[in-house]
Amino acid sequence: MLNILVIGSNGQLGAEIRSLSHGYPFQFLFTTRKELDISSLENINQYLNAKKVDVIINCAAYTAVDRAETEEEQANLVNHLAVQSIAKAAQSFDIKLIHVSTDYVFEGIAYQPYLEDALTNPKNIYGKSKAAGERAMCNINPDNSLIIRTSWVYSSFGSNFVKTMLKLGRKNDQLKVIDDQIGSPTYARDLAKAILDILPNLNHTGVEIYHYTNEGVCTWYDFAKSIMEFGDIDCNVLPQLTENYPTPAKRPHFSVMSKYKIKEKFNIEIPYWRDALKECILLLKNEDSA
Ligand SMILES: NC(=O)C1=CN([C@@H]2O[C@H](COP(=O)(O)OP(=O)(O)OC[C@H]3O[C@@H](n4cnc5c(N)ncnc54)[C@H](OP(=O)(O)O)[C@@H]3O)[C@@H](O)[C@H]2O)C=CC1
Ligand SMILES: Cc1cn([C@H]2C[C@H](O)[C@@H](COP(=O)(O)OP(=O)(O)O[C@H]3O[C@@H](C)C(=O)[C@@H](O)[C@H]3O)O2)c(=O)[nH]c1=O
Repeated sequence: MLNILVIGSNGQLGAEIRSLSHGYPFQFLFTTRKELDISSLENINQYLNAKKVDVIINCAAYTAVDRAETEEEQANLVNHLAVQSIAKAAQSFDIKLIHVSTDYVFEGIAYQPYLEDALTNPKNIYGKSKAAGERAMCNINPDNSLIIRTSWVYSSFGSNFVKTMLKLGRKNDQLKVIDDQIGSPTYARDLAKAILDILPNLNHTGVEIYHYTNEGVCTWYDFAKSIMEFGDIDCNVLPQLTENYPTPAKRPHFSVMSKYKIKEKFNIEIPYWRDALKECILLLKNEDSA
């Protein structure tokens, strides 16, 4: 039976993997920052010396996009240097590594979905730190390893845009939301399932990059409108230009990513973003009324 170590298991993706784990014939080890702080190679090596691990799924990251603009060192430590350490450890212990990255590695000036080998050129510190993590992992190149880029992730666990909009929508009559940044939302549960479904089938040398988001595209404004619709919230969402909604970090205007590679290689079907969103909000409503 495969022994799978899920690092960062208190985050959105990590928590979804944990909640799906019972349906899979694998042995799981889940660590939070308390059990395994990835900011030191020594911690990682010590942990891997003590446990038998076949696959690492790295769900840990520094994800505070605006805060990263003033905490560059911290973002770089977790999203770049720690990934380098995990990749080195994966190579020396002969472990498959599944690492997760982001659409924010792209500049966002494309006019068609980004392919996996498209040039990266991040606009903000978070994106730069994630791109540096990707490069470090590719340089070390542990066998049977994946980088899965995803985008606009939400879940019933943790904090995210969906929960923020539900909260703000219940408190305000109207909200201004950016309508000139285009991307694809991703329900962390769908991504978690895809990762668990494909991991027994990894059989290649070095690192491969794949993209996974829910199907379809939208703006943050469209996303917010759908959140109000499925949340039964009477809040007027007003479209807003990026230039009229200043934030510390710049974000790409277009970060839609092509998913044909992962669909064809692993023969998976990906849910449409509105169907996935409806499912997550239904779960949140049931939790509220429980
Ligand atoms: N959220 C999003 O919209 C998107 C996320 N991604 C990527 O997907 C992956 C999963 O993201 P998501 O689940 O949303 O992230 P979350 O922010 O929900 O969770 C990240 C987890 O990483 C943990 N962590 C941070 N630093 C360390 C450390 N030094 N050692 C151990 N654990 C640490 C955090 O622990 P603690 O709670 O203690 O801080 C937290 O539990 C990440 O790689 C992210 O970059 C990609 C695209 C979109
Ligand atoms: C709260 C709010 C945000 N916005 C805008 C700001 C921003 O452009 C967009 C999303 O804002 P957020 O700060 O919630 O999301 P952000 O932190 O940019 O989300 C990103 O997180 C990282 C981790 C990723 O990897 C990305 O894929 C992406 O999901 O919505 C509004 O227009 N109105 C609002 O009321």
